[in-house]
Amino acid sequence: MHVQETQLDGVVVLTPKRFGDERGYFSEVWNKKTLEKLGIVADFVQDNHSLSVPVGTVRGLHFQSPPHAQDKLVRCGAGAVLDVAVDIRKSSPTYGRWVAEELSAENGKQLFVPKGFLHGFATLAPNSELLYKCSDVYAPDCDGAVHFASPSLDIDWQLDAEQAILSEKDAAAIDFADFVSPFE
Ligand SMILES: Cc1cn([C@H]2C[C@H](O)[C@@H](COP(=O)(O)OP(=O)(O)O[C@H]3O[C@@H](C)C(=O)[C@@H](O)[C@H]3O)O2)c(=O)[nH]c1=O
Repeated sequence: MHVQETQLDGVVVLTPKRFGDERGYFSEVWNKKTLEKLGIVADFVQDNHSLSVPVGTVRGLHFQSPPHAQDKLVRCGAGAVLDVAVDIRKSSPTYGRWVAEELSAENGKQLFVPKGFLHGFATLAPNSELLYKCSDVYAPDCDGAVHFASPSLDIDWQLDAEQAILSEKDAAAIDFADFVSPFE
């Protein structure tokens, strides 16, 4: 397992080892004990899988509020995405800052996004599939979204924001400047 810290405390890029042979490869994509040895303790209870057909699809920026906040372990099973985490811990010295990492089926990278962060991604290839583990179940009453192109976040999504393909919910999401974080 290759481990790369990011500029945001708690957000980590993980690259599990792949054992290649003439058939292809084998890889442990999640092993609770391996992560715990790295100090990543998360009690995953739900696995999600989304397919985004067009390039330039953006999903996010999303979070669930306490008591249903979620740690997420995100990877790309097909295609490629730019995966983004934004720090929304009010007491954090990096509040409002973001990190982005390209996750692809080819590079096998994963992003661990803890509670207290917004999460979203933009697809860089057609038919991109995102697979992620969550540490709490879906709780629609706690579900929230911030607009991905909020000017104060100034995230480089590597796309023309006006052409992004969004859900109605994400298109109507509030600007980060008007967002009150539920995370201390
Ligand atoms: C997130 C979620 C959605 N749904 C339903 C609600 C809705 O009818 C449909 C589509 O939901 P959404 O449009 O919110 O899906 P999507 O925009 O893909 O939402 C996801 O985005 C990424 C960035 C995340 O980080 C996830 O946690 C999640 O918020 O699926 C569930 O049943 N369970 C879930 O866990």
